[in-house]
Amino acid sequence: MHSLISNQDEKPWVVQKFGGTSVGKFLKNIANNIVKTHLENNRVVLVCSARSCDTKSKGTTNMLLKAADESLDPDSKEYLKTIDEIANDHIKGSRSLVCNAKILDDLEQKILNEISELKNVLSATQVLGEISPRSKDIIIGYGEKLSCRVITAVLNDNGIDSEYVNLENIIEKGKFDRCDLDQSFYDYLTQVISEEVKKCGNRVPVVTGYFGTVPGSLIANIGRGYTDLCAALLAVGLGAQELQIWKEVDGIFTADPRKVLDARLLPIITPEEASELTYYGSEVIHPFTMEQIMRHNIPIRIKNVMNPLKNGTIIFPDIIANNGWSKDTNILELLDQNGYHADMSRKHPTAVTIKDKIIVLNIHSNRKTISHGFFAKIFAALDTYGIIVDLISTSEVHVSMAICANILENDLQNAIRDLKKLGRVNIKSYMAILSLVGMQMKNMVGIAGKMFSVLAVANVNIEMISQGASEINISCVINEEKAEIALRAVHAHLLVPYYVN
Ligand SMILES: Nc1ncnc2c1ncn2[C@@H]1O[C@H](COP(=O)(O)OP(=O)(O)O)[C@@H](O)[C@H]1O
Ligand SMILES: N[C@@H](CC(=O)OP(=O)(O)O)C(=O)O
Repeated sequence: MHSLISNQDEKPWVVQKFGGTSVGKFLKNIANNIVKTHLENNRVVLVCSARSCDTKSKGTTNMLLKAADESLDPDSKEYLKTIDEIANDHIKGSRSLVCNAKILDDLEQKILNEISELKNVLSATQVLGEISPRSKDIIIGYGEKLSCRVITAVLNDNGIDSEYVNLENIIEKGKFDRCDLDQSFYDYLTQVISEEVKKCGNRVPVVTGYFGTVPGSLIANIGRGYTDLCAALLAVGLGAQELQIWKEVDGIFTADPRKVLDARLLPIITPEEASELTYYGSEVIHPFTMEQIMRHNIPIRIKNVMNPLKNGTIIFPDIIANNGWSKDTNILELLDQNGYHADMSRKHPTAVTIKDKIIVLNIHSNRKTISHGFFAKIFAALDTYGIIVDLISTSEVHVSMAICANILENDLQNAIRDLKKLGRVNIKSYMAILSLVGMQMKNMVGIAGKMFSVLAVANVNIEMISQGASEINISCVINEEKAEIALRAVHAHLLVPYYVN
């Protein structure tokens, strides 16, 4: 449960997570309009990602992954050029942001030290001619180390007494090498990360969202966006009043606001809904974040760095609402302002989302092979090639699966070869998953029928249908070229104005 503050003199913690593009573009604003304001009523800790001055795809983490690949060519020095680009970006950024000559000098020296260490790591991978998942983790960690060095200096330069906290060695060596990532690992991380942060005393800690080499690789087991998870673990460890995820969007909308112009901002949403939306294309927050936060009932607030005074979206565990938790009047006020009853009952779905770049794999069993092992063999084949199934729909002899097209062609072809031993296989590419999400949908008779009628009227053909066991998500697979038409049609007809409750 959310911990009570025993010492009344001590302000409650707020954990603020800033993504790569936010720290790349809005650092002065973050220091002066966000951190300073929150310091009036809270103890603040920042958890930050690697810098991206333009888009995430052109950001430091991607450049580091590119350099790592380039270092595998024994005859090329291309990786050194890529690293120099990263160095120049950080030095140039620092010079435009830090005024105090001493702070700037010190920062530049630290950046150059990190860069020379990174070059040593990559020259070692070039000699070895291979990169282990562990080395790849170490390489991407430089992104967060560099960005947090810059952020700490900018905060200090703007009169906020802050301290750099590097989590790269936070996991005790050898302790988890042979274990899977399970809750005991996350509990351990929660404890060691918060202990490390508390060492900063009254200074504002600036924590690297990178937390070291995790069992079986950070990229493979947690994936990009791991900084959200780090912030969640820290919020749990500190018993924070709130975890704030700062983005360049006002919060979570009823649909992607880039695609549906009249999408509405959702003032409040449950973690279950947020998880479904995130998994099915609205990538506002890393899905593992919700799981940790939900276990401890800490609210997450999504806010906009460009619009800090707006309330944003609160991801609010149902259980708090049901128990009438009243420690934070802001939350209850927010509920009131938006016409919410404490049980958050809604008479319509919450949001609609699209996940594109989907392939549908259809396997039609040749009746002779049908047996209890049919499904087991299908999943074994997919597991061998690391293929993740997003949706599945089955009959006794037919299985349709929607999988993400973002896999290696070789892996797909090998999986198809194995699956062909079980029956006829055909694939459909250029598909998309459309998902309608809402906590109250399990009580809405006829909602699936309405969704499919809306799609029929919009002339959208449905390839496959699936409803999750949680009953808060109805999904179907459609042609990718119809995805936006379908999204707008479902939004227009099923996402009725928000305050009708
Ligand atoms: N339902 C949704 N609500 C809000 N944003 C959404 C939704 N679905 C997709 N998005 C998109 O997710 C993006 C997340 O915000 P942004 O701050 O740009 O991400 P990041 O910091 O991860 O680069 C936005 O560009 C927005 O268009
Ligand atoms: N730098 C990492 C970690 C991260 O969390 O990024 P962001 O917060 O910008 O999504 C990545 O790009 O995956």
